[in-house]
Amino acid sequence: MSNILIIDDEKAIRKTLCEILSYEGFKVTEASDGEEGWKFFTSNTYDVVLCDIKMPKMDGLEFLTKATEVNPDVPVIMISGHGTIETAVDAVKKGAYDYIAKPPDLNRMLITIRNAMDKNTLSKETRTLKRRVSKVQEMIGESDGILRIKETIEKVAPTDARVLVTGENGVGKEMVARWIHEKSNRADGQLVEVNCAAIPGELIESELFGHEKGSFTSAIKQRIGKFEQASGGTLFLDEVGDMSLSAQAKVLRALQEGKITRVGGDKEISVDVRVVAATNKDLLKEVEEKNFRLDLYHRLGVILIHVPSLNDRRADIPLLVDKFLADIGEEYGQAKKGIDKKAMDALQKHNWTGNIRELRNVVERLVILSGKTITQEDVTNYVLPR
Ligand SMILES: Nc1ncnc2c1ncn2[C@@H]1O[C@H](COP(=O)(O)OP(=O)(O)OP(=O)(O)O)[C@@H](O)[C@H]1O
Repeated sequence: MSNILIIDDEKAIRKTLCEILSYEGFKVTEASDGEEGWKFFTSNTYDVVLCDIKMPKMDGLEFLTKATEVNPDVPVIMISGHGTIETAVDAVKKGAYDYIAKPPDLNRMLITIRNAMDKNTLSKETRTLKRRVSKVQEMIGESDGILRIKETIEKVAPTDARVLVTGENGVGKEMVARWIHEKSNRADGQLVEVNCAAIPGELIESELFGHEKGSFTSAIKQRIGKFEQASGGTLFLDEVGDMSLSAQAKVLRALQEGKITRVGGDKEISVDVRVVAATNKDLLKEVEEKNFRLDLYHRLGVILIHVPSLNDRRADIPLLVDKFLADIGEEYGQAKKGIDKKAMDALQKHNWTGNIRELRNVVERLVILSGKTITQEDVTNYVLPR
């Protein structure tokens, strides 16, 4: 059900509007002045606001200015009394959706409300689509570590050099791989991702190189592998440290010769692939323990990028928190929640696991559980120390 907030100091007008709109199936909240309206507006979500211009405490224009600042998506329709038509026109210039004159013409009012709601829905949809279209999220961070990574990406992306990205779980290794692809001459091609840890050892070769029909029991159809799929683009080998030794030997050959053979096939197929690999393991230690081939390590790691964990780049924490507050607000269709300085300091000092998803979860938890602004007390109550 759509929510409408009516702000008007004239009780009779509120009553009439409320009756009609409730009859039309809207959920209606009434406020008797701008200040009360503002309280409702900041603590609930509305689809449309109807707001009188001349009111005690906070007038309609002041309400409009504040409302468009914190949540520009909610359409505000001004209700204009005698002598305030000029102000109403002015309000529309300042961002009000439209205005209706008192006494309201009911049909016109309902049409205006429905149009405003459609616009609201449309702008929400456009935003979701835009987010979907922009393939790679912005890489947030201005710490030395992140600036160095951004600089390296700029330099290596246009080359075909292989890159090995290292770092703990969830520090942003995949994001680095995506940006390398996006800024390369291969950006029009595909970025194909393979999570080597998630695929059982006996299937990884078929996954990477494809298979011919009948090459093993479940190979009912011929299937091309990720190397072929990524031809002309980039192959992202995630968790490469978990690949079996036999698959490593084949990947090495593919990298040396630029050719692959499908499982169960004998034809050599040329592939034009740039490989970016990532791991949370210490690959040289894996080499020492004979779990990883040294020659493959050298093939993969022409350029090494280490992504530091959050505790080693605390300068980025406020920027990330700010980004997450904005993202979460948008996701929930609410205004971006504020956070006071002490709370932000506490988050910056917290002992994080390094996984950025943990920070995002914490911010989401704080948005849901805290009051209007996130305080240090909220951080103490809802963020458990490690
Ligand atoms: N610098 C950043 N700015 C904004 N968001 C980030 C940044 N780095 C990582 N993220 C977000 O954090 C999450 C984890 O990032 P990503 O998947 O790239 O990490 P990863 O190291 O590849 O993780 P895993 O080890 O689990 O494969 C993603 O949702 C990503 O969008």
